[in-house]
Amino acid sequence: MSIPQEAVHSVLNHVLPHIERHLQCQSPTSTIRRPFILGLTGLQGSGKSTWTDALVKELRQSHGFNTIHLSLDDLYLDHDDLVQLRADNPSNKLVQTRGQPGTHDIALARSFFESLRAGSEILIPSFDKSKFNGEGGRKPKDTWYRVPAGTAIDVVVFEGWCVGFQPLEETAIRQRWEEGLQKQTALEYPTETLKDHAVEHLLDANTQLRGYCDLFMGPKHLDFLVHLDTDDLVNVYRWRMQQEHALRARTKESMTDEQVVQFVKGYMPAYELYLGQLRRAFFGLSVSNARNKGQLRVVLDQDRTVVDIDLYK
Ligand SMILES: Nc1ncnc2c1ncn2[C@@H]1O[C@H](COP(=O)(O)OP(=O)(O)OP(=O)(O)O)[C@@H](O)[C@H]1O
Repeated sequence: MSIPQEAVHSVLNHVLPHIERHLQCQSPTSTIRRPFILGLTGLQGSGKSTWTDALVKELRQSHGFNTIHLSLDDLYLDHDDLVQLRADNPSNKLVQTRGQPGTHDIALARSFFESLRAGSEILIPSFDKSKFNGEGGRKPKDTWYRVPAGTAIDVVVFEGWCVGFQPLEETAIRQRWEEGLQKQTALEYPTETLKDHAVEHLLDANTQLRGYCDLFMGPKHLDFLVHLDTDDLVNVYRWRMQQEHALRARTKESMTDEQVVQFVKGYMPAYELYLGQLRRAFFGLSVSNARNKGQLRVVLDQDRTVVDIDLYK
């Protein structure tokens, strides 16, 4: 499945002036330039990888930008550490599988983003979700993509499901959780799930998210953010089911609808807590040079067709 070219162009038309301005401000004589960091966030199964491929191809081929990409998924803890994390926290449902803030390797993230700034050799980590019966594990380091030291990278597309989420104050999390206790959970496609978790576990994930934002994922680190969103959160369940049904038709190995609901439900608490702020604005006025940064909300329908593109000003 590919993204229609006109949708890719519509998005890039908003991003390109920012990239050009950014690159003009970098010293032409220096081989060490800070690349433009284009964040791409989106709901589970919204098409982040597919959009990343399309954007990278267009940036390279039509605009000549030396572009690399990293997925937050490639920063997961290695398998042994994921196993240890869940063994150390048996009652915390949020860390029983990879996914939530806290299940990524902060040291690995730091070394990747530092290598971008330093102009040293860049090693792009790679995680194989199929290893260990689907629990996932890191690919051997000697298979990672390497960018030689001194290479001038123009653009990095950094994609991940919780890129763009920003931590909340503890009181806000407690309040949302308490409100959640009063809410009914829809049986088929639940979108009110906070009460399924201990508030301490939600707070732990929030603390982890704060660390991510401080280090590599917050507004000061990104230059532009594209957000793949939908007006109906139930579409996240539908998208994943479509994907699994297509997989079943091809390979006979896929999740059942019930497994899809359990899988997607694991991401719901973060959507419930953090999507509101992301939809209001990612780059707040507290960020220096916020006016040079930009945010787009790309609204998808249940077939992932783009129905709207909103530019935040
Ligand atoms: N615009 C689109 N129209 C229809 N199908 C699409 C579109 N974009 C992606 N898909 C299909 O949706 C599925 C999920 O896409 P993709 O893997 O890119 O999403 P993702 O957001 O990266 O997923 P995940 O959250 O699981 O990492 C794939 O089967 C892909 O082919």
